[in-house]
Amino acid sequence: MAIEPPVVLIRGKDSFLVERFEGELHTHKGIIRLEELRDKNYGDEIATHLGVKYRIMPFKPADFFKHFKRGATPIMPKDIGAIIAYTGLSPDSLILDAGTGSGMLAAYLAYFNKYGEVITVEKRKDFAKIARRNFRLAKLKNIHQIVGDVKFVAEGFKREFDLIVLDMKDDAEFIPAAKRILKTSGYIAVYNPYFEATKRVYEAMVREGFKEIESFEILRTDLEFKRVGTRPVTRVWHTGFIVIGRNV
Ligand SMILES: C[S@@+](CC[C@H](N)C(=O)[O-])C[C@H]1O[C@@H](n2cnc3c(N)ncnc32)[C@H](O)[C@@H]1O
Repeated sequence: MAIEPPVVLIRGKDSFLVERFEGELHTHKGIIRLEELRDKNYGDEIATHLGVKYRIMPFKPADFFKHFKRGATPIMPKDIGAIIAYTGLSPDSLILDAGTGSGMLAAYLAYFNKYGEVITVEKRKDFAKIARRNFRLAKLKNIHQIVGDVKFVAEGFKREFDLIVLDMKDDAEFIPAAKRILKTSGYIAVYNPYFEATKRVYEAMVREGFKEIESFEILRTDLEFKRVGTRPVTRVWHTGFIVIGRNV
């Protein structure tokens, strides 16, 4: 089967995103003429002018985090995984995501929500533009982007969302509005890097009558395997806290 862009070229831990099969890609192991990709298949190799080979792979969701352009700091896959698992996301959901940032969370949610839709709201035009580019790269068609402040945008929404995810400032203030537009049995998941803000979100959820509220952090430990032994190499453990509540 003929391949089409985007693809990733992988060698060991190195990987390069190729968005067009034209021009040259300069790697630290030599130059790749990208026109050559037109005659290749997935799984084939392509060589630099120094003879170093890279394997050609399709661009998959696991590549989003490495290759999406970044504006605002994106949420990490470990935290996205927890949000998906603990809210029991089903693939025909209507999801509200605020703020969009780089679009990382929105993209993963859209990918696992194949028959549903993600409405993502971002107040900064420049970040929304970066996210739009990322959604195009990932060929995700079930994301609807709105540029604006979610506090005002949400006034136009009805009670219809299966899931609301918040990764933005003033998240606690938005909890009452979120409750109003969340379906019965719908979930809210809030991501925040700070203890104080997370506590405010938790308390706001209690006040609004959310049930089964859980607040936690997911820690990832990367391992380094060496001849002398194996040890953790993660330098920064903390990313953010997640608070999840159910509209019962
Ligand atoms: C940390 S980033 C979100 C990252 C995003 N979850 C991702 O995975 O790429 C926070 C974003 O929220 C946006 N934001 C903050 N307050 C907002 C509001 N009231 N309405 C819409 N967007 C808002 C910021 O401009 C910023 O882009």
